[in-house]
Amino acid sequence: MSDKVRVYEIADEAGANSNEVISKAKEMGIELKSPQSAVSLEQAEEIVNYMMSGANSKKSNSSSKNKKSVSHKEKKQERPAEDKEEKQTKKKEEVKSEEKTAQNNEVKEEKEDKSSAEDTNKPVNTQKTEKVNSNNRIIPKRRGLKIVKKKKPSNEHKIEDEIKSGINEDTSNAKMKSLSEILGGNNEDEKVSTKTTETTAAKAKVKKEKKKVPPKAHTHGKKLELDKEFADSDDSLLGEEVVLLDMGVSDESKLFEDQKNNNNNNNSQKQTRSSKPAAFGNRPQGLKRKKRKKRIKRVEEVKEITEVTIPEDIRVYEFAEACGKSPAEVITVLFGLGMMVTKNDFLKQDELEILGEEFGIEVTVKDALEDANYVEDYQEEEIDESNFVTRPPVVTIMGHVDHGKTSLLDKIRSSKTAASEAGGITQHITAYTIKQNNQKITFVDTPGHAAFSAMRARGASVTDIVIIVVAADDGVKQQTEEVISHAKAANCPIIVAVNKMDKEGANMDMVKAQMAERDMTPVDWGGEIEFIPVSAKTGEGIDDLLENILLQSEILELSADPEAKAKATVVEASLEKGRGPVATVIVQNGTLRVGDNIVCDTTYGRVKAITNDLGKQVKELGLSETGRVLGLNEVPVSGTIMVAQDSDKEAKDIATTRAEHARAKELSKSTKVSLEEMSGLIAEGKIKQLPVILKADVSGSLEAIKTSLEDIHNDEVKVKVIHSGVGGITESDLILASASEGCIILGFNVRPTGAVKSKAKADGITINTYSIIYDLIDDIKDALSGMMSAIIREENTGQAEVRDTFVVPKVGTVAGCLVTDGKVIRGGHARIIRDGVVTYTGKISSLKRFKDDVKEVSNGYECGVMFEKFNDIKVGDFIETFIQIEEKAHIDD
Ligand SMILES: Nc1nc2c(ncn2[C@@H]2O[C@H](COP(=O)(O)OP(=O)(O)OP(=O)(O)O)[C@@H](O)[C@H]2O)c(=O)[nH]1
Repeated sequence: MSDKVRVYEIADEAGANSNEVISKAKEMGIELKSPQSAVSLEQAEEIVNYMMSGANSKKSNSSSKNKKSVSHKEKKQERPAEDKEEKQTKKKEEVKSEEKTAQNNEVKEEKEDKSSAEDTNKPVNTQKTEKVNSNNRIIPKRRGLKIVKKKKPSNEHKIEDEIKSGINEDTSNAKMKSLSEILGGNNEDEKVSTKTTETTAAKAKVKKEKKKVPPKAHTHGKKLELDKEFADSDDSLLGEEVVLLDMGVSDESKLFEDQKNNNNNNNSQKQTRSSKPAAFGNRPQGLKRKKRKKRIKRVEEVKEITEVTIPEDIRVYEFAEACGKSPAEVITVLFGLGMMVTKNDFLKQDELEILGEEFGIEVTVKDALEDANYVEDYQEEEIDESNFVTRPPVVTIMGHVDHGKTSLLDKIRSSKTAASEAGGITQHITAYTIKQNNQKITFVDTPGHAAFSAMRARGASVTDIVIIVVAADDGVKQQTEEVISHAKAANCPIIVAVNKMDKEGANMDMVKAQMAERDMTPVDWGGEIEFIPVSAKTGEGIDDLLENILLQSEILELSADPEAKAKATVVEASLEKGRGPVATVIVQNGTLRVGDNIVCDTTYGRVKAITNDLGKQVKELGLSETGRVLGLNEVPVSGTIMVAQDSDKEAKDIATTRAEHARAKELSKSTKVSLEEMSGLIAEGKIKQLPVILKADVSGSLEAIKTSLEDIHNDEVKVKVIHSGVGGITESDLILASASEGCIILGFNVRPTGAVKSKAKADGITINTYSIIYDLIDDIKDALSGMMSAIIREENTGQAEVRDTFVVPKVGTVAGCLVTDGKVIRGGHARIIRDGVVTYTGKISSLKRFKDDVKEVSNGYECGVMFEKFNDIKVGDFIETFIQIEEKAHIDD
């Protein structure tokens, strides 16, 4: 027996201390001196058994050999004979050991109680059954493998010898018996101990096996059948099954990845090493991936951007992003050029150009409406001059208020419309067509010259000829001058209709002269402008006017293609109850028919019905004709162009795109405006605003009023239209008004209903309604004027010359004066003028005539004057007294 087990190891195995082991061993007849003392493996086993079960294996063994239940004494007598037989099959060492144990047991027997003796009498057939104690209980956890851990190669041979020598009756399984089995312990113990033992040769074996059998992903605690491998192996020490450690799914997969990445897979040691970090987390691999990603990103960053296509409205940070720069870089470049921007600011065209040059990037500004420029597309496609025919002129009448525009339009219409057709003549109509000498003329009534220009600003140059009405008795007025500018800007031929010629005070020459002063020289005075004397009252000169219009039209050679798809201009639009959005249009090219798919900027639809200027339903509108069109989905803005499309989808797509763009623009504008306003407020000190909500019956009037209102401003006050719309005044308008302080609601040709009126009263919201634009404008001007600071005016009262000065001790200098102009007063302000220069302005503290205090001294009288806190008065100075008068400021001042 070369393999020795030390006492402390036995103690460890038995879960006791070394002293207990020594004493138990002593009981068994084995003399042990210290924890370092060693015994044979078998003895160690017996001691452990004895300690744990109280049974002496020596006795059990002997009883098993007898294979019958006999008394101890009998057993003792029979033993020598049995020993002889057994010697042939057992090793010498074991026999010796058994004999020793038997002797020990005999000594012990006398001390042991009866029950103990009975227990040992139970038959035990195999060595395996030694694991069962006298009470048939499974021996609690045994850690036999700990001893195996200490196994030396010689021990293995010893075991093999044991197996070969046939100690185990089950010879077929002999090779597969584990060391534990041989030493004692059940299968359960083996499994448990196999799991918990990690540093033995057996573990190395397991790892070796791991490599041989490629593990599959997601196998937890997989059992590997090792019988086959171990059957032929000399190292079959682990029993029948080995339970792999459950390393978790991720760990396993990590292990496999590592294995894949490991070029030297055949090296089991390396594999074991590599499995460790993988088993303890994903970090190494995760980092690797991150690094790789970063590298790719860097490559992208390095990629130089040489050209960008950007939308029209782009903020600093958006531009920076598009160019692969940081907002700070963009801001720095602009700052270097004296342009202060923040990252949220929109970049202007010139700023974009500068930045493009600076960064060496070609900047292309993309037109967001590229695919929805339906007007441009129409012009490119639909113009076919071969189909051109002469078209009627479109005439706009403008002039100063009350000079007779409406009267003239009405007169022309009534006189040139057949009585039978005049059914709808009384209704307000924005545009109509008349016939003069069988030639058509279309007249447009714009709500004012502002609206005319607003329409033009939107690209609607619907007017061919402008007629400026000037009342012969009133001459050129402020608005006449404005009209002249607008008409000239429109670059269309102008005809001056000198109206009210029937009136007594009518003076044609005066009008001509005033107009000539404004670069509107009459033809008969050598200029180019035709002056036609007319009377809207009597109808005088109307024919002459119409003839002139036709003449001008001829010169203009107006022509268009009646066969083309329709293109028309909206001159007015409104929402009508039961009819929906209604647009008054003038056809500029082609023919507009019922059923046409139409697009009108952000609105679209299908023409449901057309009513002409006489209120009659018609199927179509020809060149320069005017009518009211039903079928749009929303109320269009006046001045927008309506174009017929091939399909409803096309119309819808264009309108939707344009609506989205308009919304986006509005949003960007609102940010922009608020920023500008902010800086404006800072620059201007504190500007006062009059917030208004504007509602009108038709879009034409709405636009005109809005433009006019926004024009009223000065450095101190301005109007802010927070909302405008076509339609009546509603409760939502009140909500909006109450949300902004001091807001008033303005209605033009619309009135609030009773409920809205009373709610407005309750909420303290002012609603002003008008039917004349100028009244509205004047009211707003007054309101704004009220918001303006009062004007302080100085009014001189008189002047006195200083003739002498007297110094009164402790009082000051008294100036002896002679009043030379007006009255010198006390209590007001006074200034001292020396050599024509104001040297002091202050207050007079005392004004005396001789010794009496007086309030004022008139021209020609002498007086004594003293100033508050000023004594440096000299002979020859002039004293001027004045009062300050506060005057209400007016916006027009
Ligand atoms: N005697 C005379 N009166 C006229 C003539 N034309 C217009 N009037 C009167 O002048 C006043 C104003 O006429 P309107 O046609 O309303 O003038 P307007 O330029 O259209 O005025 P607004 O629409 O407010 O800009 C009315 O009382 C008309 O009766 C005319 O030729 N002769």
